[in-house]
Amino acid sequence: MGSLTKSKLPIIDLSQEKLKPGTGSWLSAANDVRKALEEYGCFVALYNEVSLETHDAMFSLAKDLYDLPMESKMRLIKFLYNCLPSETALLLSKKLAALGDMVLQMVFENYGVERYYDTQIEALAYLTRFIKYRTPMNNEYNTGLRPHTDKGFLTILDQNRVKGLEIETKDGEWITFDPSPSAFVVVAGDGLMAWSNGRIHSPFHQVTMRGTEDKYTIALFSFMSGMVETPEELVDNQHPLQFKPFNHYGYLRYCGAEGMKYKHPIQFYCGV
Ligand SMILES: O=C(O)CCC(=O)C(=O)O
Ligand SMILES: [Fe+2]
Repeated sequence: MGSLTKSKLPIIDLSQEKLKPGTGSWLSAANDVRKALEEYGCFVALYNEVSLETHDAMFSLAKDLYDLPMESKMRLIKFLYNCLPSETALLLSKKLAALGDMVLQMVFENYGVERYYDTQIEALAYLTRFIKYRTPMNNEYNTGLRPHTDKGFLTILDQNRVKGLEIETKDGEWITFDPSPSAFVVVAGDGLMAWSNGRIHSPFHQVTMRGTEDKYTIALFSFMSGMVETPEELVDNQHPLQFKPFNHYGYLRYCGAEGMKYKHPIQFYCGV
């Protein structure tokens, strides 16, 4: 496994007021997005649509939820499921989903396959999750997350100020992400990689807990309800089809079972 590096992830400003589809700044950002996803499989999006208040309120909600005693936590979770999550959670999820939609619109347009965008975006399901990583106790090594690729389409990560997320480059180096509010990490999953006929990279990433502060993440995952299919425009003699059309939820089920054995389960599930 490679070493940690001081390299940085690409940073792309997607703050809304400047960006309108068809304008020069949109086209140039779309090009940067596509290049970053092809080269790194991820990038840091600067996105000021999520206010600092919403960001802070969401992390204090996440912390409150995790800090409750187990019995009240279970009751509260039941309450949240029954009554829709708090307004803050809903607002943040909507803003992050809008960011995800915009990134995908840029990708589809940049590959010249925008005619598929509307139907694909309608079939896209988003799921928001709070994640807490404890600081390791004396005899623990790492309470983070082991290296993995995301199995969904696109993931957007919002983090408190605690470092820990590391992303592997194609050369096997691990880049650490230094979180800040209004900087969101956009990560391509296996679904998007397969859709793009292997052009987009689905990077290995992990969470390593080193310091003395707990880390909280709000993750927005997305999945295609139905089939993931490479557009015919992305297949030619130079780029033969790499993945057969597959059912995305079927792939998730496979990854939770037999696919766990493999480093790249997508190859075994639907590789040509
Ligand atoms: O918490 C993080 O920074 C990463 C989370 C992640 O990669 C995942 O849940 O798939
Ligand atoms: Fe992940």
